Amino acid sequence: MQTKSAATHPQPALVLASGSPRRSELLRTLGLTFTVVPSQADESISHNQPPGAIVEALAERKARTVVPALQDQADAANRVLVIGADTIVVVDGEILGKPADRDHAAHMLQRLQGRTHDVYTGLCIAALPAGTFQTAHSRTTVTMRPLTPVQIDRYIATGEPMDKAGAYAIQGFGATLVRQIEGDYFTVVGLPLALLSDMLAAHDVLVY
Ligand SMILES: Cc1cn([C@H]2C[C@H](O)[C@@H](COP(=O)(O)OP(=O)(O)OP(=O)(O)O)O2)c(=O)[nH]c1=O
Repeated sequence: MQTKSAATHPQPALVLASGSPRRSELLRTLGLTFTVVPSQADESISHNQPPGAIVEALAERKARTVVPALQDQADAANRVLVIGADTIVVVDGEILGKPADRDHAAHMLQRLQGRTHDVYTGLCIAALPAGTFQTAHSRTTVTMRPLTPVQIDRYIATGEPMDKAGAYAIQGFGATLVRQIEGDYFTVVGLPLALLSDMLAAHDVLVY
């Protein structure tokens, strides 16, 4: 399937600057053609910014790391849009990224169980050859069921938490941990599709 464009302009090539299989799968659900160039960006953060600003900065950093490899291929007739994304979990002002190990995952899930937290996903679209960077973010509020230490251990034993912000995956076994969500589900999985489609539309890429 081809990228759809509103006008007579040549269609921009889409590049997803992410190694996350979830993000690829979600972008595929929009029926768009794209290539994947995983970003090697440093994901360290300064905690003294609001969470929305943090995820936008990280999404932009991810997009920026793949831009140099693509810059030479882009010109007015061959536009390229690079998509970067980043997801964090925030509970009581504390930022939870991906757990370093199983103990860290257990600590995160202990913090999250029985209460409400926010999931923030930032998006960045880098447009080439223009060299512009547009960022935005989306927030979804998730309430987790109370969990016993045994339930947490059993969930961690599935292996699912290890590469997920906040040490759970709402799209997997982690669905059983969640009592309620308020906001966009896809923000939690790591790629807010409604926000992304708006950002792509601003570059003449229409999903349908
Ligand atoms: C809370 C939650 C997070 N996640 C995932 C989304 C992200 O992939 C991951 C957070 O890590 P990120 O650093 O946002 O992304 P990543 O390292 O997986 O991929 P890349 O940097 O290459 O784009 O957590 C889920 O899949 N389900 C969930 O329910």
